[in-house]
Amino acid sequence: MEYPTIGFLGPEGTFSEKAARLVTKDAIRIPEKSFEAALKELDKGSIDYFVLPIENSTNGAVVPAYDLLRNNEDIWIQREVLVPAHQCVLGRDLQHITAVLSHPQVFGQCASWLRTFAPHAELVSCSSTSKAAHIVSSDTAGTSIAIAGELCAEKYNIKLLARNVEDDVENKTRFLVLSKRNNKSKTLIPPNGHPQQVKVMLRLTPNDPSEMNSVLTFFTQQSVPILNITQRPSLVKRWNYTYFIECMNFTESQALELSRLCSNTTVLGVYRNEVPF
Ligand SMILES: O=C(O)C(=O)C[C@]1(C(=O)O)C=C[C@@H](O)C=C1
Repeated sequence: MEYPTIGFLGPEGTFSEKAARLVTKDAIRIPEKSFEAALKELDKGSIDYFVLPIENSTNGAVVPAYDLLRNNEDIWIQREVLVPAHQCVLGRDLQHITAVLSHPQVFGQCASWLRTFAPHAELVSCSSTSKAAHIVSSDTAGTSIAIAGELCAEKYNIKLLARNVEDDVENKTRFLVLSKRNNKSKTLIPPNGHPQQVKVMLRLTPNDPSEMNSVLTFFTQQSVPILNITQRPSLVKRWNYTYFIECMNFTESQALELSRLCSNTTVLGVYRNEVPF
């Protein structure tokens, strides 16, 4: 039996790797830095799926991930994966911190610890938590620390100075497992997922603000639960937006009706809900 191959971005030891290995232990590392480069691998067919961090429970939306969903017509969301993001402090010591390195998403997850233990340190954004650990592991001055997952201590031979520095002990990052649009046949979840558990991600780019009023009225009239709405500039024209709506129990016929209210409506995926209400 041919097993689907799943790719994750960046160096070893990231939370993206953790997410991919929750789906299959044989996940493939894509050494690239950009989501677009990873999608090229999906397009070439060297991977069947790619895990994309979309939202953190403390720090909110991963904006570059939504920009990827905005600009691509050939992707399908197969499922979502929730990964506990327990953040650790790695480095030489906590006495002389001048710089804190991590993925930008992490600073918002550890705001309280940073205010207390590194209030004057420079926050340095890296392409991943593992990259941050790799850089700090060669800091001979010992004045920088990295915030990353525990695995990075061993992977990059760096001292673990503190565990669970995230503000919320239940801190989690939600990942989407993307495939090419025509790859729906390899759906990772049973298509007959129980209706209460099935989530739908919609992408809408209204031509006129009044279209969004009609869309929201439609959701109310149809009693469709909206879980979240994220907006990004549409790049079609200034001050025009693309909206991403995640909702539950949304049917094909409702999607058809919605596209009559807003012509730029696309279903980006139908997947089992993994977020506890
Ligand atoms: O840098 C990593 O470890 C990643 O997997 C990326 C990422 C992110 O993009 O949000 C994923 C989970 C964590 O919230 C921190 C960073």
